[in-house]
Amino acid sequence: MISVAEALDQLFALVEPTDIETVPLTAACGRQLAEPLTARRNQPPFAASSMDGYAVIASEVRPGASFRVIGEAAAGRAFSGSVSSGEAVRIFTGAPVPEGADRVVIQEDAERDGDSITLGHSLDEAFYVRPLGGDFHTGDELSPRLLTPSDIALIAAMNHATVPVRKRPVVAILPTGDELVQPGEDPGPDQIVASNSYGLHALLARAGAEPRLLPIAKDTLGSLEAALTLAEGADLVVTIGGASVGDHDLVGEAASNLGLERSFYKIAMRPGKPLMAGRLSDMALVGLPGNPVSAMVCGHIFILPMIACYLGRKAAPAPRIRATLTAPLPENGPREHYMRARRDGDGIAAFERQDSALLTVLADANALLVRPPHDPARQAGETVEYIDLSTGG
Ligand SMILES: Nc1nc2c(c(=O)[nH]1)N[C@H]1C(S)=C(S)[C@@H](COP(=O)(O)OP(=O)(O)OC[C@H]3O[C@@H](n4cnc5c(N)ncnc54)[C@H](O)[C@@H]3O)O[C@H]1N2
Ligand code: MOO
Repeated sequence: MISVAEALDQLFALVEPTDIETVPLTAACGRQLAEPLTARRNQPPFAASSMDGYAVIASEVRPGASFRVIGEAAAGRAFSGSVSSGEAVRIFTGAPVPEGADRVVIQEDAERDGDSITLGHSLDEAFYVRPLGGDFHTGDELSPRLLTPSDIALIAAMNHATVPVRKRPVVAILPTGDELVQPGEDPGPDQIVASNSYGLHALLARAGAEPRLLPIAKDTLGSLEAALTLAEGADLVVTIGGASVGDHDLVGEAASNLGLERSFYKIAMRPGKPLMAGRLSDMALVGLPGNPVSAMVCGHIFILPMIACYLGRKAAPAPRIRATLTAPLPENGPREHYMRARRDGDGIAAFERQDSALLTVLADANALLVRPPHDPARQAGETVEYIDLSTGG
């Protein structure tokens, strides 16, 4: 059995970043920006008023001072003249502050009478001028990242209508097992509902991949080989189940019959021991164990870092964070253990029940507490490492 770190290295070796494509802004959220994007203008492109009021010379502002109003500036309609001593320009939020003026007195602080204003006795001290380029300057860069709604607003303001993004890696998900039916169907007494295929679909979609759920394959070589053929054209095929040593665990054999060049089989990890990987024609193949939690944990530990690589990001394991144990842990065995855990504030505690079939426990967990092989028993108060389950992308 190889270690988790060795397995990850071999998985990364199977990945080539996807091509770059250009998409409109409205289709760019959740996509991986492929190259640094440069601002095409300053924002704001001029010194702008942040309030409705009067633009004046700051050094002339004092309680009771009067000014002559010589014009108006609104958003999209600048005042073309300049402000001299004793003068004011009526100004609205977002308008360019006219030449000569360097402060906006809010209208609540001024009394208007025809063409003149008189300031009140207690004045707001703020200047209410947003400086030119106060948000960003021409040439400022947005670095490659998975784009959020906030990024989209920023890219639009930088004056880009389209965005270069990585193509979503296509991931075929192949659930296998005679016992499985689809959610919503009517399972027989010895059947169960396929679950982790849907969990993985969600995990992959959130991470910027394009998951494609294949029909459930039966535990026969014929059915498995036919289903694997359906995956053709994908960047990655992820099989679920049939990976262990039982008589009906045939995924490895079916993939070998189709020409799988195996990278490894079995890792020193819990859950996830019977993980398998290799290259199948132009695709990478990862065979996940069928236990619902094992498949999902392997999704976080192996598949998400692979997706990041497909998207052109650095090959790196899931980031680990430190927290303080709030409950003791027993000694760990020979496999690296990813315990379902709950982190609250700085503290973390593993759930009592760690069976890899318990989806309720996984749904309650927001962290995987990582135990190195042969880690001794730990007491409350000790520092441990965990992987955050809530981000995943
Ligand atoms: N004698 C041994 N038995 C087992 C070993 C071992 O080393 N020696 N390893 C155990 C470990 S660890 C795991 S993990 C499982 C992995 O088994 P498989 O990958 O072959 O998975 P299956 O047997 O097909 O299924 C296991 C379990 O998961 C359920 N399942 C499968 N697919 C799904 C799905 N898409 N959604 C929900 N549930 C699924 C399946 O019904 C089984 O209950 O092997 C141990 N055995
Ligand atoms: O590896 Mo199995 O995944 O321990 O349940």
